[in-house]
Amino acid sequence: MKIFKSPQIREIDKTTIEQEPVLSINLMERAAWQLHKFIEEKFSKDKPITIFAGPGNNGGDAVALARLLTDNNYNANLWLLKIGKDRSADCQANIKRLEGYSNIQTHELSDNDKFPEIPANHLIVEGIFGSGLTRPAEGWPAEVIEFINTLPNPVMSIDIPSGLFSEDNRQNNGAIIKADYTVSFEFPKLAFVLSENELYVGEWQALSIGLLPKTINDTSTKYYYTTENDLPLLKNRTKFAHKGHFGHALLVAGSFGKTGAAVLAAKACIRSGSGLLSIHIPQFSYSIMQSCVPEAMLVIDETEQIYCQKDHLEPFTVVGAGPGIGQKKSMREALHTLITNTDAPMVLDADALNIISQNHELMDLLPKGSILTPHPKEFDRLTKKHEFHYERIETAREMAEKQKLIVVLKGANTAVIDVNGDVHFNSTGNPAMAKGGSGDVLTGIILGLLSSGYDPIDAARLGVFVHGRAADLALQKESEESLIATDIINHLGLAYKSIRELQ
Ligand SMILES: NC(=O)C1=CN([C@@H]2O[C@H](COP(=O)(O)OP(=O)(O)OC[C@H]3O[C@@H](n4cnc5c(N)ncnc54)[C@H](O)[C@@H]3O)[C@@H](O)[C@H]2O)[C@@H](O)CC1
Ligand SMILES: Nc1ncnc2c1ncn2[C@@H]1O[C@H](COP(=O)(O)OP(=O)(O)O)[C@@H](O)[C@H]1O
Ligand SMILES: [K+]
Repeated sequence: MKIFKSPQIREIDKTTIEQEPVLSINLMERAAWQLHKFIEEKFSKDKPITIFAGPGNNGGDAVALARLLTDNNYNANLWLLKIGKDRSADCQANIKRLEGYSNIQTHELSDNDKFPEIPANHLIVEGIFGSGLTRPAEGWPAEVIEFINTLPNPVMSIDIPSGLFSEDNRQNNGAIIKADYTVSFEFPKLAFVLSENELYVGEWQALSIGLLPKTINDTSTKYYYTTENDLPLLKNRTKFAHKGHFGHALLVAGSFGKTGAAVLAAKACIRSGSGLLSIHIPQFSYSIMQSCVPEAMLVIDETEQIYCQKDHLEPFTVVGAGPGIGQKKSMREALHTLITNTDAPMVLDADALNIISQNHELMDLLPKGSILTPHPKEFDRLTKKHEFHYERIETAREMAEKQKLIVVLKGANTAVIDVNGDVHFNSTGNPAMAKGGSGDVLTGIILGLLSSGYDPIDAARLGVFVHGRAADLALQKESEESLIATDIINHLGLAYKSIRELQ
């Protein structure tokens, strides 16, 4: 699914209006209809609803919604906010359509008025500002926003929380609605998938209002939201397939005290399609690895506790390195040699990334198409400190394009950034994954997919999706507290199956 910037959405609206053709007020009616359906699915008819409508088309959606709700026997209270001189034509037309609706309680609210008392059992729906926000919300509109934010009521925002810009909020010091639900149209906004906006956006959905598919296709973007409909196809094995068809992965992972990272990454790798897996381990962990991952072969280092011996890379088709390797000096040198001698795309995580951040020349030596999987702190170590995820994504895009690397910026809505700068935000996963070990599992999954023949970008996008899907499936049995990285591995089979069933 594409994520567009506001001016692009306005263009797509305009083209739909001209070419479908559909009157703009009817497009607004479709939007209001979707909002109404969302409310109907979530709240029963005895839920009273207080609606705030601003001056633009966001307000128009709100007014139209009040009418549809009333038609469907909801009890709607509508507050028309007096902001600026005029209301948009479609907003005015919808206010006019309320004539004769004696059962909608409609009130005007302006600067000098006292704020209304809103009983705690009401749902508040706010359509104060939408994507037409031109500057941070200040003055009286900001007071209305702050007033709503002080109330205990659940709040649903139309299209976007009022006061929030659709993309870049770095300079936004105005008031912003803290919504519980945000119901947007056709596409999510970039702001929804950025961690700094979590407090405002709440649970969001993007519902279709029938914008023209051809126009959507023809409009290019750098941002995508990956749902199960947008995934690369899973490969099927042929009848006479043998293990040699699915690559031989080398995994460099683990050190004294961090063998678990190697076990997790290795298990995830062999559960993600790799034909053969060899794990390069320090001597002490020989029996641990042999018993925990009997399917894998072991390359045993001459050193007791860490990785520091050069690998003979001939047999390996892909190389993954980093989980739990530590950062000792001799280890750094071994990693340097590994990177210098590897031609195929690598998967690099955790300590491998920390070592690269201290030895920046390694960056230029990485094979093109390699996949880096930093969490935000690791990424900031590699680059610079970022206050906003918006900015971090931009830096990651520059890095991916310049170095021809794939950057997997982990977190909720992990961003997978392609060598051309395209950003694919992931839609699966949950906060129960915020625990040590989850990242090691992801490294293994991506390595396994890469080994079995997927292009690096497909391996990364699919890997991130399946990792989150497996955790979502595991959470059906576990709780946010109890879910552990091993549960993610144990649900990989079901996760792959659930994707294959839809393809
Ligand atoms: N495809 C879509 O996404 C559709 C969008 N529609 C709705 O249309 C909205 C966009 O409508 P508009 O372009 O009219 O914009 P808005 O409704 O967001 O508001 C624009 C109005 O607010 C004023 N304003 C902006 N920032 C302000 C500030 N900080 N302080 C005071 N006043 C401010 C502007 O001067 C203008 O009068 C969307 O958010 C959505 O709700 C739907 O009606 C139909 C289809
Ligand atoms: N709140 C969250 N929602 C969705 N996914 C999450 C969340 N927190 C963490 N994750 C996922 O869990 C993994 C954690 O990786 P990482 O931070 O490297 O942890 P570790 O190295 O301890 O395993 C990442 O894939 C990340 O996307
Ligand atoms: K809004």
